[in-house]
Amino acid sequence: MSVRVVARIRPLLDKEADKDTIVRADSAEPGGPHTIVRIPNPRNEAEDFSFAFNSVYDQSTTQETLFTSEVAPHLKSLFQGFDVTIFAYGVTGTGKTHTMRGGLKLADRGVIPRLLSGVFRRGKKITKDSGGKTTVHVSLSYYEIYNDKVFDLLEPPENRSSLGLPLRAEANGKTVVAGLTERACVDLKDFEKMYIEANNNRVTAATKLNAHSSRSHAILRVKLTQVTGDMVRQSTASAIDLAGSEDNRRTDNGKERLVESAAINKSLFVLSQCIEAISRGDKRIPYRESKMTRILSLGQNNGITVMILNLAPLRSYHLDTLSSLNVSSRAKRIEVREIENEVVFKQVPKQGSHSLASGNAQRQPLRPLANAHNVHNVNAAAKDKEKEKEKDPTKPVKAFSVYTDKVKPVTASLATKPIANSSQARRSTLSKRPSEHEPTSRPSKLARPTAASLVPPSTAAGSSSMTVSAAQIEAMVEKKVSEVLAARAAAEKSAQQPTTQAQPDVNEAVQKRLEALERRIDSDEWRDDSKSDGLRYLLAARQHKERGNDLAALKAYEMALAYFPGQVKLMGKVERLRARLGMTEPPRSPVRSARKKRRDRVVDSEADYEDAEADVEEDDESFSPAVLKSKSRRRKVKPSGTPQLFTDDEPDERAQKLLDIVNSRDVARIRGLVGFGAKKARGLVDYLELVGAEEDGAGRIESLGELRAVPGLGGRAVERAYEGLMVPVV
Ligand SMILES: Nc1ncnc2c1ncn2[C@@H]1O[C@H](COP(=O)(O)OP(=O)(O)OP(=O)(O)O)[C@@H](O)[C@H]1O
Repeated sequence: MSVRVVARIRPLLDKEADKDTIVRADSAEPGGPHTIVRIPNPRNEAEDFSFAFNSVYDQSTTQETLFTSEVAPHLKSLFQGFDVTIFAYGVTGTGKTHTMRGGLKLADRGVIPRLLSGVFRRGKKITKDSGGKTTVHVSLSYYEIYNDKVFDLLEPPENRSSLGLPLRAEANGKTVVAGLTERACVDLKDFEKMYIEANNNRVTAATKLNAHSSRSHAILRVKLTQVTGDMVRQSTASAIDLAGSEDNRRTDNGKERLVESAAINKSLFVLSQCIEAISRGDKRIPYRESKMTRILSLGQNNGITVMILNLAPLRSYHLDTLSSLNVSSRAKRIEVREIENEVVFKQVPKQGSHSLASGNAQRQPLRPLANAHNVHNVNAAAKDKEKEKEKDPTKPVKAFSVYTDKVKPVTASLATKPIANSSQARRSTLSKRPSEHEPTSRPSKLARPTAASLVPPSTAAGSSSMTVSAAQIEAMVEKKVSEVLAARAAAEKSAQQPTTQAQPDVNEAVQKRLEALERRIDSDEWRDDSKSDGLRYLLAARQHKERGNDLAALKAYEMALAYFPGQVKLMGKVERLRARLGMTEPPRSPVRSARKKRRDRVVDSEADYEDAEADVEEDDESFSPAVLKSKSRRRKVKPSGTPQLFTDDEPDERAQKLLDIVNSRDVARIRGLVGFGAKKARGLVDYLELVGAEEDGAGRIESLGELRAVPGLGGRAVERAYEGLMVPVV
């Protein structure tokens, strides 16, 4: 089943004029339901572009209608064990928060409060219909991704660690937030109180385009646990209000807003790249390039996904609207596996096992079900279905399998019934974890090891360091990093309070690796990574251009411009593309804007503005060869013990040798330079290829100053490579 993509066009606001309306909902056939969005071609207003969606809601659509048509039908699936994800996507000010959260009046309530209302209502009915045998338990977690950091919205801002919460990849490949609060929620009133408080913790600010603009992506997870007897089923509804993309030529954003905006735009750009890569069938999907895409895992998570594309009907949004229509119409092609979560059985806690209150209960359980979002054991389910099929090929395969620790299959009729829960449910499954104190306990079948990896429990602990694979070490390290970061966050939170939680032992190799990783987390290497973002945008722009998608190419070039402001060639491309797209009257052309900024730099002494410019200058300097030629902008680097490297003078013999190696574009030779690993070498060659393609094959680096400016390198790297070359210095 594909992602369901629906579009919603918001009504005009008070100050907006009817004559500026350019976006319309339409039907594929006369009298049919609206499934098409029409918008004029910016190059030729007489011609319309049409984008087809699963459904299109026009300006008159009420909150009630949208919920009843797009969300309510999935409540049943949620209770059947499917995970449901609903997310709002669109440009700033198009109505995402209105759609997801809505207003306080009953009629204005958005998808989220209505969803919770539906969950409680249905839960009560199930309990009643089962004569109390089935209980339904709801718990919430709510967090935001602000400037690519994850913050718990159920905790007050003063408890936040500036580092944010770490993400952790589970063994099954799913991404979860480590150390997130999960609160039980008993009824709608309880929810509303929690939700209103949490929303006050969310970062919003007034921008020129929206008086209450969300500056973060907000993710609400509603975990449903149904328990009947010893059977437990969990499923999760995720409601996501993404921040909106912003065209900063229209926002007049100051420094803080600009930083936020860059983070928002980057994550949305990565999302669009993911959508494009999935719809093209690429093997590599760039999920990992932003936290939002890692968490959203579009196309990776099972269950049901609905994307609500919010649109403003206005001409002033023309290009942005086209861009988001392009992205979302591709999202329709994303296939999602519609697989429900498996039922597991509670186990009576054994003597000596850990209770929830103990330290171990805080850890991520080994079993996939216990606390992950959108977690399914697809392989286990598939294998079981295969086995059943082998036994009797005529027998239809069950929709899902049920396991007990006694390996007692449960009848399909019992298993398919929705099952209730209690807050103890999770505790019970948690207590099933095999632990050091419980050597005879048996892992759940869901997580049962393969025969090859089976080790007698008594020897397992002692020999673990010998049997773990590289992937397992990776997982252990990542887990440990998450734990350390979570512990650090907790320590910051409780200020002076010392951390009492003991860290579990790890072997020496893992510990060393961990320390190296921690150093890396704090080091400047991340800055280098972020610099290469600009390069990614350029690459993406080129790909779009080659495919003839000028609009997407323009967007990508504009994004790149944020990393390389003042790059004359880049600005020229943006101008030409805008002209080709018929955007004769841009609100403020990037070239003019950049020129104005440069002029302003001289005349405008306003501190904020200067600060913002200074930040921009940093990146500016680190890319543009054109800019590097301007001596006034050049960073003065005087390496100790080496001649003045970054001058316009003729390169000395050693510098020339270094440049020859670099210009050879031979990854193996470049890797031989001191301080150049495979990643840096490949990045450099990619850059040269790209610049070469942009400049009709030239793309040579002529000086160490230019080399230093390559994204991902920097002065220190060049110095080290230079110093490491075995050429006698005259
Ligand atoms: N369907 C609608 N009916 C009435 N008003 C709406 C509707 N959609 C949006 N609005 C109004 O439009 C304005 C902008 O909406 P909203 O804040 O939800 O946008 P947004 O897409 O979440 O923006 P941002 O990305 O900046 O947070 C608000 O004043 C909101 O009340």
